[in-house]
Amino acid sequence: MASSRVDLDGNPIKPITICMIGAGGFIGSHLCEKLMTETPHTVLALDVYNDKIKHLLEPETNPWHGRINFHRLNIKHDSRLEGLIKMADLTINLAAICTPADYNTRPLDTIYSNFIDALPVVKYCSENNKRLIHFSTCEVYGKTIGSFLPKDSPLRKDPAYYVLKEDESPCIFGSIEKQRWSYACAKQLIERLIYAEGAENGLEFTIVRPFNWIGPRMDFIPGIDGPSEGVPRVLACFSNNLLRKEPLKLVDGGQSQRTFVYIKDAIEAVLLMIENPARANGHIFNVGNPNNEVTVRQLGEMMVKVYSKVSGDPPLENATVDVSSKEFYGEGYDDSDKRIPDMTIINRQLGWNPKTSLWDLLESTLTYQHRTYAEAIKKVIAKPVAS
Ligand SMILES: NC(=O)c1ccc[n+]([C@@H]2O[C@H](COP(=O)([O-])OP(=O)(O)OC[C@H]3O[C@@H](n4cnc5c(N)ncnc54)[C@H](O)[C@@H]3O)[C@@H](O)[C@H]2O)c1
Ligand SMILES: O=c1ccn([C@@H]2O[C@H](COP(=O)(O)OP(=O)(O)O[C@H]3OC[C@@H](O)[C@H](O)[C@H]3O)[C@@H](O)[C@H]2O)c(=O)[nH]1
Repeated sequence: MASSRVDLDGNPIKPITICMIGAGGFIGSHLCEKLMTETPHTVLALDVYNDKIKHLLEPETNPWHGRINFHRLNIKHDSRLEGLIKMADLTINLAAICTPADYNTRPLDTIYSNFIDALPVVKYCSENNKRLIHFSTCEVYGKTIGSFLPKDSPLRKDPAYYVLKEDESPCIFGSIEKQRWSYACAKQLIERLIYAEGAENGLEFTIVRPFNWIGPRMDFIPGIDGPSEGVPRVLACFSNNLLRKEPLKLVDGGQSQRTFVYIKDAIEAVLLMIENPARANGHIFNVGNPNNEVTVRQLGEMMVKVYSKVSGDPPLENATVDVSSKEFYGEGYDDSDKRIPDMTIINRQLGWNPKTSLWDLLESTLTYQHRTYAEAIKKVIAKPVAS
């Protein structure tokens, strides 16, 4: 089975070793799962945490035992990094601070994590002639051109003013005081550096720009498997509200628009990049689902309905509440208005298309959230508060 797999050009796929940095995170855990269950490849899994991939590391009776090895290390300061990159055929860098609540409150950590800490990875790949797949973000596009048009301009309806294209769209960020953009700016600079390493030194690279990938194991539920005061990304924020039967908080009215793609669809795209280097090298790929666009308010309303279906509880009355971004995220927050990925390049190079509708992906994800967290939340809520 695994040994007879072929690439998009009909050539047999040879087993390779992948150095995956940030393998213990949301995307990393799904990618490791896919690689273990459907391919013959070996993974050197690097991260400071491994909770989300524990089920792959143990027990020793797993059929893939020996093909995934966890190395607990912080890439900021660990001399083992270069050796591990040298041992592998391909490096995938997922490590990052990537929750918006951090961008304006911990801008230095955000910039160091997304730019400075990624530098040695690029350097070691370039010096040792190793292929690199680097995870960037759709946030490098920033705001759409259309957002600067008058509210009633008919041009706002013209895709030329909002669809985001890898090789054409500009990167539009807010002023420096809007520290929200520290993340996007650091990601943009590391993209430019990788691109330049390719142009000047022949680095074989692929850059991935994920557009709001969501699914099980994303971030944490505050007070259960993450800090009580922590603010994860919107899927986990809204899941937390639903589990606790609290209203969902809509930042600045929930008018921003996003396209959400199911993690399992997106991982298919990454596997195609891994196994088709000739088609993926030198490219930047948008990976998202342009058909799943909603405002954040619509997302919240849909999650209320889906959660009621999967939990069997009636939907909350007064299910949402508006909060200002200053109250929710603090000074320096700003937002991307709209994010629709152009799919031309990934379609042409890899023939990839997302499949799962927003309703279906929310149904499977909220079923997971309910099964994983509902009991734990009940216990926390039942505990008397110490006086
Ligand atoms: N999930 C999305 O929709 C999305 C969207 C755009 C971009 N991305 C990018 O994809 C990548 C992965 O995102 P994710 O959603 O899986 O996030 P995540 O936070 O779940 O995963 C990141 C992992 O990197 C690890 N890490 C961070 N710094 C490290 C260090 N110094 N040394 C070792 N490990 C370190 C973390 O412990 C974590 O497990 C990030 O680069 C992110 O910017 C994700
Ligand atoms: O409780 C909440 C949380 C979030 N939101 C809003 O929901 C929208 C989405 O917020 P998320 O936290 O998921 O993050 P964003 O889509 O803004 O950015 C993400 O984009 C791609 C990646 O690079 C990162 O994972 C992250 O920067 C924002 O408009 C935010 O203001 C709420 O209205 N309520």
